[in-house]
Amino acid sequence: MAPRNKLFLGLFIHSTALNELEYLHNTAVCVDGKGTIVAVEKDCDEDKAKQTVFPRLGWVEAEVEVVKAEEGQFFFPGFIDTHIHAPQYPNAGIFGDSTLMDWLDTYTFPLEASFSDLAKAHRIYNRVIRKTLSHGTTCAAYYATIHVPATNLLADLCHERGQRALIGRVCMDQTPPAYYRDESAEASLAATRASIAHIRALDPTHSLIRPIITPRFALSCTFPLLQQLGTLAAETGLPIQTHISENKTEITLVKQHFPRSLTGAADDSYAGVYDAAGLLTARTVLAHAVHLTEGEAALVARRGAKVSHCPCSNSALGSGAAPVRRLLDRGIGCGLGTDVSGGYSPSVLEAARQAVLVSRHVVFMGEAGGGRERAKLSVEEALFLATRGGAEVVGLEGRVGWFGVGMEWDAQLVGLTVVREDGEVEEGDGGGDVDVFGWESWPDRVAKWVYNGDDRNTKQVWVRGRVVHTRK
Ligand SMILES: O=c1[nH]c(=O)c2nc[nH]c2[nH]1
Ligand SMILES: [Zn+2]
Repeated sequence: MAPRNKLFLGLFIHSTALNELEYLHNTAVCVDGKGTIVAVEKDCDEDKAKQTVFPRLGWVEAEVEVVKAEEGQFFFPGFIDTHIHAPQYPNAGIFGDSTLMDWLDTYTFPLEASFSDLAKAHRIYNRVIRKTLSHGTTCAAYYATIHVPATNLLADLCHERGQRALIGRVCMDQTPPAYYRDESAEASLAATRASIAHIRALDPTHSLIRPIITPRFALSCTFPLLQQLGTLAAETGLPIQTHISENKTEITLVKQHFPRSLTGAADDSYAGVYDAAGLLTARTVLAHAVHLTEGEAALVARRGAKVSHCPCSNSALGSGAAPVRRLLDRGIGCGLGTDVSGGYSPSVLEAARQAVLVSRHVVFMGEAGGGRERAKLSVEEALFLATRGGAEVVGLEGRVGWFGVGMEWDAQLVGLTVVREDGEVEEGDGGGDVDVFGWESWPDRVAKWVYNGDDRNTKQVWVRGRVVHTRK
């Protein structure tokens, strides 16, 4: 059956600027069969849409599916997870008191190495996609493992289930550890090319899935491999994802492993290593950036590289608190990452909540004035990072992240619990911790959602107009 045109009615909330949410009440959004928004009509109910908008679009009423946001519900752009390790999902919540380097050795590398088993990969990847969709993640920048078959399978499953994704085969050609790495820089490059070829064949126009070049982090790659991946990125125009300045020990080791005499960089900074290898580009997603120096932040800004802020992971692994305001003030595009399983939760809403809370721990005497208070992120800003900011980070700013004509319908229907006069709630409410009594403003309700919401509030999810999750 051909995909149908859809009419969405009710309240739409989206970001119009970093610190600004727009509330479009009584609005109609028309989405064509390809999943593109073709009309946004304010002050419009179903009758008016049928009488005035459908004729303009050449739509036949009987062929249009109507979806309404009921009382306590609103449409919100789908979340964009700019940094998540799909194979690490079984370890979500398991990290003990480890920090980055021993966490990798103890928990992460053994699990990732086991993805040579394709049946295991199928089971876990299927679950990750289902789980993230159920939390409203319509787009994810995934790290897979070093294995080409399992990486390709992740791409296949995202495509089949309809989740927008960037899929990266993880490149790592030097210890640690000996049992889980590419045999050589050449082997790493060849395997990466094979995975890119598979994804290109799967989705030639990148309508949903695209490859992303993924040097794990500086320490897991030889400098020749970093350089070859930089060259590959320049040749192909593909995006790049990697980690940077997450943990102080890691930074010290990077300085030791990549002296200026090796890289030819102007200094021995972490960002300088990537820059010397041609990996710091406007299409680069840098996860963490917790401890960047001022000079590094300026370099990242000059190159137009973006940052994935992963507050859950930074707290769990004790990495530190990223100074997001400082990055934003420099004009660096930022989004949110769950960083499962350094991060304990697959929910971008949880990442938004933690971004707000962690910002309150950031001691930052702002260069632009205002002192420490400026470090605080608002609920509105965290939601911008979770949607529009994330879209910019993964290079999809012209396609998703907010509701406008020409944008694609990647969206979630959020439902809050409406408490009746008698203190009860309607049968079939679906539960959840966000109780609304009726006197709250809509900004209050959104704040309640950010602080207390979870997947019980995610009623339905669409990617490119296709339903990809319905809460039972
Ligand atoms: O949060 C992280 N997760 C990882 O898997 C990883 N590998 C290197 N550095 C890393 N940081
Ligand atoms: Zn990570």
